Amino acid sequence: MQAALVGVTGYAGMVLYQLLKGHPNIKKINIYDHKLTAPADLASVAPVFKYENVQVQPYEPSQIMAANDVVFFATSAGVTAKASQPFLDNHFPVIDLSGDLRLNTRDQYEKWYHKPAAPEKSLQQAHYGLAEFESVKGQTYVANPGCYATATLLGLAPLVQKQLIDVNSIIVDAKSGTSGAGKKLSASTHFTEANDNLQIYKPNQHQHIPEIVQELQKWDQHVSTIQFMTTLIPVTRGIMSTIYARVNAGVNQAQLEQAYHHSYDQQPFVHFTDTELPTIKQVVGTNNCDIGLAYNPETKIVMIDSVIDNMLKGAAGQAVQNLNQMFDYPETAGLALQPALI
Ligand SMILES: NC(=O)C1=CN([C@@H]2O[C@H](COP(=O)(O)OP(=O)(O)OC[C@H]3O[C@@H](n4cnc5c(N)ncnc54)[C@H](OP(=O)(O)O)[C@@H]3O)[C@@H](O)[C@H]2O)C=CC1
Ligand SMILES: CC(=O)N[C@@H](CCC(=O)OP(=O)(O)O)C(=O)O
Repeated sequence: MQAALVGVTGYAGMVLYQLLKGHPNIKKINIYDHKLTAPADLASVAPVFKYENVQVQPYEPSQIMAANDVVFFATSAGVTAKASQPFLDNHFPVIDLSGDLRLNTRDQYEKWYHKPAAPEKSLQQAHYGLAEFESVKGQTYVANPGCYATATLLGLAPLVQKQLIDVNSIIVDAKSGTSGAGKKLSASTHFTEANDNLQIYKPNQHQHIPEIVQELQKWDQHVSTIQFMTTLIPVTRGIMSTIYARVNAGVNQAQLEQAYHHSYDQQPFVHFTDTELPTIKQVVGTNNCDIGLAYNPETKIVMIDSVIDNMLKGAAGQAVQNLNQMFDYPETAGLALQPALI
């Protein structure tokens, strides 16, 4: 197949381009850039790829659809809200890494993203692609989940689906490396602020809150909201979502562990590590989500530690996993990755 990529100049787009180059079912990657008016060398738009002899084309939806079998958008919030319609109208396969079509209603998007939403019709045509629980086989528009949402939902799924916790007691303390903020410099991601520091940001205002709640409600309609905090930590890649919830009466540690084994033992990318609590470093460089737990029988609180690489399982890796589901390729195609270890 031929795959189109929009957003190669961004962090997620760069990582995605590297994954697509190693994908056994992709014969050619065609790159499109919104700033070009004529073809240009990739090195001129993304100097990190200076050794690649590849041309980038100006962004033009009709040409993308004529020359490709699928398009990936690794673009800033607000881009596909405007750009998705011609692809949807033509039932052309799209994998969208942004949050623009993840939420079901325009109101929710505008409230949390502070931008104009995609048309209602487009939101209804998009399919949320949390790969382990929402197969996108046969879908044409995939809204790839957010990074924090992925780590948090995978951490919570067995507990919520099997009704092991009080769903209105959920508290999430999530931490991310600076690459999650994208390539644009800001006061908080500036080296002097980010290094040797921890910064809580977007308290009770993070745009992944409605995304997580929307998905949890599919599993248990009693979920009303969650308490969710995000902290910027001085690492480049990685997310740790630390989740706390009160277990339901009569639930014990063995039942909690069994629920995770049941959900994930057959999954190639999600590993339940029991009471061994995973670290960010063990997943960075892979499409894995490692999950461990610690249950306190005194307080009846379970703590879940869910870690991912925000650029891979949280973005480009899950996008490739969704491509594999969409086109019926092996789930792990192009994703045989190893952690850096040190
Ligand atoms: N970084 C992460 O860990 C994760 C990111 N995401 C989401 O993925 C998307 C990309 O993220 P990230 O790579 O970090 O962001 P970056 O800011 O690093 O990159 C954004 C990309 O979008 C392009 N772009 C901006 N405006 C337009 C436009 N009008 N038309 C077409 N392309 C445009 C930029 O091109 P140029 O610079 O040339 O203008 C750049 O290639 C975002 O929506 C983000 O929220 C999702 C999960 C995790
Ligand atoms: C560290 C950091 O700033 N991370 C970003 C990650 C979210 C993101 O990528 O946004 P969407 O997936 O919703 O588009 C943030 O917290 O906003």
